[in-house]
Amino acid sequence: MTPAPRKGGQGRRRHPATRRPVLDGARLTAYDVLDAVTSREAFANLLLPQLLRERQLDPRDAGFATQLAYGALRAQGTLDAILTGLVSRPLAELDPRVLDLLRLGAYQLIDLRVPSHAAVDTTVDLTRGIVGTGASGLVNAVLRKVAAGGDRAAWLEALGAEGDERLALATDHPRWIVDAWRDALGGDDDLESALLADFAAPEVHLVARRMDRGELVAESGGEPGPWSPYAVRLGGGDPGRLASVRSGRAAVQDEGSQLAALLLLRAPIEGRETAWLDMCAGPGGKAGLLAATRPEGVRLTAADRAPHRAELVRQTLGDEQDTEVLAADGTQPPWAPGSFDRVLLDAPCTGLGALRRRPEVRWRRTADDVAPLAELQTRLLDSALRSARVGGVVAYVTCSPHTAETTDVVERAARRDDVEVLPVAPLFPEVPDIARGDHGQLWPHRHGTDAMFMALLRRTR
Ligand SMILES: C[S@@+](CC[C@H](N)C(=O)[O-])C[C@H]1O[C@@H](n2cnc3c(N)ncnc32)[C@H](O)[C@@H]1O
Repeated sequence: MTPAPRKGGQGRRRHPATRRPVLDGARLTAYDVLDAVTSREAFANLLLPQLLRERQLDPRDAGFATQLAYGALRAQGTLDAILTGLVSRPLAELDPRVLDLLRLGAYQLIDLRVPSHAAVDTTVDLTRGIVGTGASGLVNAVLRKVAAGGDRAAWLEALGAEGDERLALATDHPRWIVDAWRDALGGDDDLESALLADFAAPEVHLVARRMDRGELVAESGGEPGPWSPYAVRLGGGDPGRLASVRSGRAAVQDEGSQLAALLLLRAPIEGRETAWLDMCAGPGGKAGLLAATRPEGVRLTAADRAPHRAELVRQTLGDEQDTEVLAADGTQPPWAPGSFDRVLLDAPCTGLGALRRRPEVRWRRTADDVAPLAELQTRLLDSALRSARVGGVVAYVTCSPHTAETTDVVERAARRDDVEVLPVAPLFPEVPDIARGDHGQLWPHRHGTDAMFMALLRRTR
């Protein structure tokens, strides 16, 4: 005879406090991304795809996990402004895991309008499973207050922020970036559009490096990019599945980065050319395009200070003939002055031009990061100009529109008596609104690319 099941469930009953709840896959994955960003400075755009692959979430859950992780990271400033008024201690004194859980729950309430019982209960379950029962009471109480305050618009009203403060909270940027964007745009005209463009998930752009672009369009199902003759824009899907990407004939590369490499290619120059330099080349995106498009007989030297980045360039360049990869500091180069006809300086920078794909960077970077980078950029540009021969050109590029990293650096270099600045816009007649004075500036809201800055300088003597 089979024993009757015990009343109240099977087997030994466990105390509810020690029971590990079944955690929601999408929300747990989003939490794990927030936690890795907070505790070990992980990059969400690198970690999330890896977690989605490992955990094999179905497409709906993967989409929700992405929306949650990216959204909560991006909205951190607004979420923290709300939470600050609801928690009795300074947020910095909370267990960082609890703070991330509060952000995750609050984001669902104010931006996604997830029904409050679902947002609160699932976050409380997560808290119990991750931190313990003790913390779940606090999370429950605070999130109920967030829910009672309404959506983001209602919360912005309640916070009473005005002017730039409100713009910053409404568009999920720290104040100093709002100021920097206004400065770079030269006014308020499309400041809000520029800031809002950092909300959009960027399209994936491919570069047809060693193949015909039409072939890549056919293989990927994408559309030809509007500006770079090598670009294909993908509506969706995983580019890693494409045979041409796996073989290195094509690669993922923002169309703005392609234009930066094209600037070097298109720069007018006199005399025979034999040698080009990519001075800060890692991981090799632009070097890969330069190697594939340079005229025959031109040797490409690609350098990066970090040996592991130089190794990535080696992998990118693969079996390209007449290339050389060096682990070298561009400020103290091993090559002789005047060695190169064309020099690309894609300088290390704050990366503020790629906020769409790196949602956490706006909160990780601070205004204090800019000055040391500008100082390094100035030294690198000086060295790049010394590396170019008389009549040769230097393309100075940053993935940041910040004035201190862009026009200010070029202005300092242009004070040298052996340098002239060349206008960029005439080299890109097909790209509207690219001119920033003599220089070039791409913007997500205008061009659908990262906010790349480009300047061109010539050694005159
Ligand atoms: C913006 S990234 C370059 C991206 C690259 N051009 C591409 O398209 O893939 C800047 C690079 O500069 C390198 N770097 C930083 N300081 C440097 C220095 N003093 N000399 C040479 N490279 C440096 C960094 O390691 C980093 O790989």
